[in-house]
Amino acid sequence: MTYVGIAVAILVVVGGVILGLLRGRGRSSVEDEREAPPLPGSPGPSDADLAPDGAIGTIEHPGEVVEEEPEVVAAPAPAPAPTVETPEAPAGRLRRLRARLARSNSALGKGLLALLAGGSLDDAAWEEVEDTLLAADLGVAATTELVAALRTRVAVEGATDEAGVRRMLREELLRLVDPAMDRSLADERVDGRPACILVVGVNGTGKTTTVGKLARVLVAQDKDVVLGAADTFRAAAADQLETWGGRVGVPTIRSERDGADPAAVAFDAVKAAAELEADVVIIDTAGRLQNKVGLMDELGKVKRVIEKQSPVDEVLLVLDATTGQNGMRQAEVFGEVVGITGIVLTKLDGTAKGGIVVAVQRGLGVPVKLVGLGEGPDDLAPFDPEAFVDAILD
Ligand SMILES: Nc1nc2c(ncn2[C@@H]2O[C@H](COP(=O)(O)OP(=O)(O)OP(=O)(O)O)[C@@H](O)[C@H]2O)c(=O)[nH]1
Repeated sequence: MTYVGIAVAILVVVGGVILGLLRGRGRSSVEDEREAPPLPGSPGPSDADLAPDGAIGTIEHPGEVVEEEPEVVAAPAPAPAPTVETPEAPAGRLRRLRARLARSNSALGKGLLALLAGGSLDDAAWEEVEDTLLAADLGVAATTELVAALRTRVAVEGATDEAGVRRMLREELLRLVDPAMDRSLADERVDGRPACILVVGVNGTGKTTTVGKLARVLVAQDKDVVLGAADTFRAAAADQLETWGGRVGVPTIRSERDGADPAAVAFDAVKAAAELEADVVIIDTAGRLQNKVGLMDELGKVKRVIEKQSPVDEVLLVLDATTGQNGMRQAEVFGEVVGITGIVLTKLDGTAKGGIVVAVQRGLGVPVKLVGLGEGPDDLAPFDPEAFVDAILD
């Protein structure tokens, strides 16, 4: 009995020890798996190990039937890439916009054609031709010249049919608009540095808009452009310019402070353009009244400060065509201060004063290089004398 008792006790003790050992082994292996840090370079959990929410997946036990489809969680949508617009190629823009010119200048074009093709032209008829040209802001000198040329031709060639009159008028108008003027823009790197374009004009003529549209014209020609927001007078001008630039992926150099020194901003823009190896930098300036001497002095300073590091290759004067001949005095004052090399005539879509192209070129001896024909982003066109004359005779 005693032996049997001892044997049972030994069996119980040995069995307990074995069971304890087995349990201990199992626990430590699970803990090892959970706690062991991954070795450097060792593969992390594969995608298959990841539950849809990214947590480590649960272990399936063999034999268990999993019926539920794992929940599919949509991958987060990628952040939208900033869209950079592709502007319309500048060549041919004037042809696209000719209807706008034709509409606003029908008195000049159709009116003249009707008068001239109307048969015998007496003095009263010629006076009417003259009035039509003056109303279209052609200016007194150009009007007198054109009427004299037409009178001579009608006398020599005789009254012709409408096609003949149109041809005669086209030739004479084209002569006045002067196709021989150099209308190219300084938009190519010069001597290993970016070309520099300064844009000036009184407020409201459309300077900032023109700088934005011009950036698009140049981007469409594969140029690298930098904009300088030196209009620090009008708080929103720099934002406006930055928006224009951003649409076509062009950087804008600006000051965060209203009323900052415009010359300093212009200087920084030219410097940044050089560092970025841009093709061209375009500087917008504040609209200013030509009779405010201090403000004109400041514009002169902007130009001088730029010239400390780069010549200014082009000074574009923006003129509002709807102000007609009144813009001429402004133009002269700007010319004296900064020396204009080209004119941008804006808002030609909203005026019957298309003759201002001729008046302004003659008055200043500087070519019209670009014309604004609407508020759309690509409604700025390189000026093409033939397309212009054809449009107003449409
Ligand atoms: N219809 C028409 N509107 C134009 C044209 N060009 C500019 N504008 C409009 O003219 C207004 C004035 O343009 P801005 O570019 O702000 O004028 P700004 O000369 O920079 O004015 P400041 O910054 O105050 O000096 C805007 O409403 C433009 O959309 C054009 O060719 N046709």
